[in-house]
Amino acid sequence: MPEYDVMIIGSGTAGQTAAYRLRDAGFKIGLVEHSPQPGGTCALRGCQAKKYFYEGAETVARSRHMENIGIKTPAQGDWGQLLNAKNKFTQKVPENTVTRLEEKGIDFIRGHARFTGEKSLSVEGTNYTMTNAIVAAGAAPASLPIPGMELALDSQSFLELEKLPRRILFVGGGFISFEFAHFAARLGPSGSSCVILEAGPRPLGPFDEEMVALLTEASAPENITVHCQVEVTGIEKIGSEKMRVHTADNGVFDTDIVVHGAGRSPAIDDLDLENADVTYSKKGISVDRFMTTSNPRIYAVGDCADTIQLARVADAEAGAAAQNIQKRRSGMAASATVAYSSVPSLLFTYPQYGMVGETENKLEEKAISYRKNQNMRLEWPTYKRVGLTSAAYKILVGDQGQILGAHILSDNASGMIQTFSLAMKNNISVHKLHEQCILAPYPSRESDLTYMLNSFVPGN
Ligand SMILES: Cc1cc2nc3c(=O)[nH]c(=O)nc-3n(C[C@H](O)[C@H](O)[C@H](O)COP(=O)(O)OP(=O)(O)OC[C@H]3O[C@@H](n4cnc5c(N)ncnc54)[C@H](O)[C@@H]3O)c2cc1C
Ligand SMILES: NC(=O)c1ccc[n+]([C@@H]2O[C@H](COP(=O)([O-])OP(=O)(O)OC[C@H]3O[C@@H](n4cnc5c(N)ncnc54)[C@H](O)[C@@H]3O)[C@@H](O)[C@H]2O)c1
Repeated sequence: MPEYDVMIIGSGTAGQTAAYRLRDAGFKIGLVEHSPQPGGTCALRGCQAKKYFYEGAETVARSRHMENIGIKTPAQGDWGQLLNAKNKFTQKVPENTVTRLEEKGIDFIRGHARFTGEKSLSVEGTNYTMTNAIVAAGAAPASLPIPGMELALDSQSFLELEKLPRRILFVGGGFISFEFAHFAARLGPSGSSCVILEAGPRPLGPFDEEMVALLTEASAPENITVHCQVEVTGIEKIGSEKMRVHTADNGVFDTDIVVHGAGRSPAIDDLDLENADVTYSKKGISVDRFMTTSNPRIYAVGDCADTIQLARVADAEAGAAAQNIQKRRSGMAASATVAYSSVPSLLFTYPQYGMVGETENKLEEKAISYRKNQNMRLEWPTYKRVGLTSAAYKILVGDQGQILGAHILSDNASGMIQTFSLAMKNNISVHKLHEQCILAPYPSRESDLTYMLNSFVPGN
């Protein structure tokens, strides 16, 4: 029976990160992948793939905003060209993934992995034993009990469309729907419209309510309409090219395509986790802060763990699990953890919305006292120059000057929010951050951070 120090399930970003780290530390690694296209969600059908469309959409949006303030003819997107560019990148991913793993001396095992015991698993009839295992099986679109849901495209199929139709309806008002609607508004045929149907009282639940309201408002002129507290009861095909969506309040929405944007569930149903004594819930495999499952030899990382579904979180978790396995081999206690509270989230809309830390509602719920500085309609030269009328920020600071949360609606919010994330992770107070931001390259989005912090610092 083949034997490994560590068996890893999944060749996505989490599985690969763990495999490389542990191989470098001298472990014998088997990495199992059941998809004929190894490489995982981020590269093939997630962050990296969608970024091609984001870059196009941002260029179009920016040039449209600048029409009459220096740009004569706004840019026009070409979905087909962006699709080709994306495909050129994604086509190489599966082969490159396997080649790189094998060049490192990692055994790449094709097939579906299932646990057969606490220290064993089987792949297509072959049994393997291992000292440790890392489950990095990812997530898949949540299955929704809506009649006709099989007619909806998932995010992967959306990113493979040859061309965009004029009308798109998204079920769910989260990351995917907002980002894709913003791409379609800039890259779709003229007169395009997007409808987002959200079950909850508001879209983008984990983000700040007021900031989301502003993003929703900024989306309206792009023909992106959001309806909340909607229960989708059925989807049907009308003729060969149209779809009709029914809602519980007798609403009817006609559209060209329906897209699933209603969440992704951990892909753990067919792993036979019970055989390995690994506990889990609908939210994913239960892990402690060292990424250990209920079986101390088995770790879970990335989208299949009940933590946060983001690519770099997956990598950080994989890195922590790899370090803790090394410690275990040396007879030392686990110590590597992930600093979840300073993980930034970014919506690739235009403008982008970046946040880190708490929202104002959460602070109130937790009865944590805070001071805030906010401006919900920035009219700084930065934004006048690019014709952006919907830029905003909200900074939340605790009694000791510690940053509790930051929310930025802007172009390049990604860069700005990372500054706040670093400050939070390294316990840099608002005063120190203010001092450092004064020295940021000027004038830039980053040097504007000083203005966001001024009111927290006496004498400003
Ligand atoms: C459209 C979209 C856009 C996104 N954009 C962003 C973004 O901008 N920024 C960001 O941070 N995150 C983004 N994400 C999330 C990000 O892609 C994921 O958090 C990340 O890819 C998770 O990586 P992972 O390694 O955990 O899982 P995956 O990459 O999904 O890898 C899991 C692998 O395990 C394999 N597998 C599963 N079960 C088995 C089994 N039993 N046997 C063998 N193999 C198995 C699967 O085939 C898959 O290859 C996006 C996601 C989507 C869908
Ligand atoms: N920029 C990024 O970092 C990025 C981009 C895309 C995806 N992602 C990751 O992928 C995950 C999945 O994205 P997502 O957009 O599918 O999920 P999401 O969790 O962001 O949003 C899903 C939304 O759908 C709603 N919903 C659930 N069931 C519904 C129903 N039956 N009808 C109507 N609404 C319903 C939920 O209330 C929620 O608001 C995200 O949580 C995120 O972690 C990240």
